[in-house]
Amino acid sequence: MKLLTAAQTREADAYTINEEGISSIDLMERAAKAFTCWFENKFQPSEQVHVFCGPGNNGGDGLAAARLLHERKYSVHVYLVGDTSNPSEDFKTNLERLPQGLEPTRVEQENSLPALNGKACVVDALFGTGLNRPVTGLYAALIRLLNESGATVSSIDMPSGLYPDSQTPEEGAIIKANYTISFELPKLAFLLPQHEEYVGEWHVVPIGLSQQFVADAKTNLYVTTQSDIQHLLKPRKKFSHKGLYGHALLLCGGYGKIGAAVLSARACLRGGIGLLTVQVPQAGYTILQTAVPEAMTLTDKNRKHLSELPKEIDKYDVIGIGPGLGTERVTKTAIGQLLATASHPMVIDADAINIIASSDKLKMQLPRNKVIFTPHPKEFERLVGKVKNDYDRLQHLREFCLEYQCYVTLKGSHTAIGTPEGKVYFNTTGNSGMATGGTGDVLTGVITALAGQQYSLEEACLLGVYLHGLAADLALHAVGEVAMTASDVIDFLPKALLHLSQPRP
Ligand SMILES: NC(=O)C1=CN([C@@H]2O[C@H](COP(=O)(O)OP(=O)(O)OC[C@H]3O[C@@H](n4cnc5c(N)ncnc54)[C@H](OP(=O)(O)O)[C@@H]3O)[C@@H](O)[C@H]2O)[C@@H](O)CC1
Ligand SMILES: [K+]
Repeated sequence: MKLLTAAQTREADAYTINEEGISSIDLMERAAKAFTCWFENKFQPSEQVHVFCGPGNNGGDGLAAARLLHERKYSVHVYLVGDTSNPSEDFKTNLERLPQGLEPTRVEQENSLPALNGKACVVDALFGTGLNRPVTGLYAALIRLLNESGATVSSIDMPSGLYPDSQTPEEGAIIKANYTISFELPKLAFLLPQHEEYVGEWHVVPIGLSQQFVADAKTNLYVTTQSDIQHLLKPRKKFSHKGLYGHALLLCGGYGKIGAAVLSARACLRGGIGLLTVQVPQAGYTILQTAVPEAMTLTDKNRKHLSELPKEIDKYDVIGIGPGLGTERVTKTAIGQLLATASHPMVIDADAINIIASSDKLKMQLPRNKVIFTPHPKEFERLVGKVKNDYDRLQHLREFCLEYQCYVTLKGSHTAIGTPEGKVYFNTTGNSGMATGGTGDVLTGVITALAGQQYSLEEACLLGVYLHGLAADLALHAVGEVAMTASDVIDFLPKALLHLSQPRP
C-alpha cells in the first residue's frame, strides 16, 4: 500500500470531489460516519463524549461525528475552540446541522477551558492534515489539559499538533491520543517510534478516496499489507527436490553464542531452504549437530571464533553471516576475504555489521545489489553515524541504500526496508514480545532461506520481515508478549506460512 503525504491526501480529496461526483460536504459525512462506526464499536452509549473542534475541516469532521453520536444516543458535549469566526465552509455547514439539544460551548480563553476527569471520553477534532505551524497558546493549553486529565482520547485523522510527515517543532503541543482513526491511508508519522505516545493505537478507515488517484500518485514510501505480501509467496512444484530450493551457508556463532547459530539455522530451515550448511567454531560442532540435525556442520580451525571461509564457497546460493560472531581480528579478516571473493547474495547481521561499520575499506568492498543488512537501530547508527530523530534516520536509510546499492531492513516496531532504488517499505506485523534476545538471529535465518530460494532480494526482505512478525503475532495467542522467546517465533513460522498461503477472503 502506498503512503501519501498530507499534501497528496489533500489532492486526493480534491480529485475525488472533482472526478467522482461527490461533494466536499458528502465526503466529510462519509469520513464522520466511518469514524463514528469505529467509535460505536469501541465505546458504549452510556459514555459522556466531549468533542473538541478546531476551525478547519478536522473540526468539521468533529461536528458531524458529534451529530451522528447524538443520534445514536450518546451524551455529547461539543466545544468550538479558539477563533472559529472564519471557519471552513464544511465546518460552517456542519455547525448549522447540529440539532437542538447539542448547542456547542465556545472556548475562547484559557480561563474557560472545561474541567475534565480521567473518566471522560474525548474526541480530538482540533487539527488534522491542515496543521501548518506548531500549536501554541489556547490550543496548547487545552492539549496540555487533555494530556494531563487521564481522559481516553480518540483523535480524528491525526493527533492534533503532530505534523503528518515531517518533524514537529519542539515548541508545538501535541495530543497524546489513545486511538487515532485516520482516513483511507496511514500517515508517515504513525510509523515512527518517536510518535508512539501521541498516536496510540491507530486504525485506518476507508472513505472511498479515488483509487485512480492513489494508483497514479508518485511516492517512494509504502506500507506492506497482507495482500501485498501474499502474492509474493511461490507455491512449490509437485515434482520437487531439495536441489530446487537453494543451498544456504550460515556463518554464525562464537564461543558462548553458539545459540545464535542454532536459532538462525532452525529459522532458515523453517523458511524453506533446500539444504543448509552452517560453519561454526570448533566449540559449536556438537551443539549444532545435536540441536539442528537437519543442517550440515562445518568447523572452523579456530576453537572460539570464525576465522576462515569454507572451501568450495561457490557451491552455495546464499550466505547469511553475523549472529553471535564476535568482533575478533581473525573474524574481521575472514569477512574481508568474503567481501573480496564472494559474489553471492548475502544477509549481513549483528557483529558482521559492526565489523563492516568499523572499516571504510570493507564498506567499499561491498558487492553492489547483493547485500541485505539487517541492523537494529544501534547497529544502523554504527553504519551511518549518529541520527537526530526518526526522520533523519529514514533519510540516512535511503542514502545508505542508494550509495551502497544494498537493502537494509532496519528493525523496529514497523521495520523499515530500504532498497537500492530509494524506496522504503514499512512492515505491519510483529509485537513487543519480539523485544527479546535471538529474534534478530531468527530474521537472518528466514531472509537467508528466502534469498536462497530465488526470491529477489527485495522480495526476500519484504516477505521475510512480514513472516517473522506474523509468526510472533500468532505466537502471541499461545504464549503472550512477556514470555515470548525467539524459539517461539521459529515454532510459529510454519503457521505463519500456512496463514499466508490460504486464499484471500
Ligand atoms: N483529505 C481527506 O481525505 C479528507 C479530509 N477530511 C478532514 O479534513 C482535515 C483537513 O482539513 P483542513 O485542511 O481544513 O485542515 P485542519 O487540519 O482542519 O486545520 C486547518 C485549520 O487550522 C488552522 N490552523 C492550522 N495550524 C494551526 C495552528 N498551529 N494553530 C492554530 N490554527 C491552526 C488553519 O487556520 P489558519 O492557518 O488559516 O490560521 C485552518 O483553519 C483532515 O485531517 C480530515 O480530518 C475529511 O473531512 C474528508 C476527507
Ligand atoms: K485531530
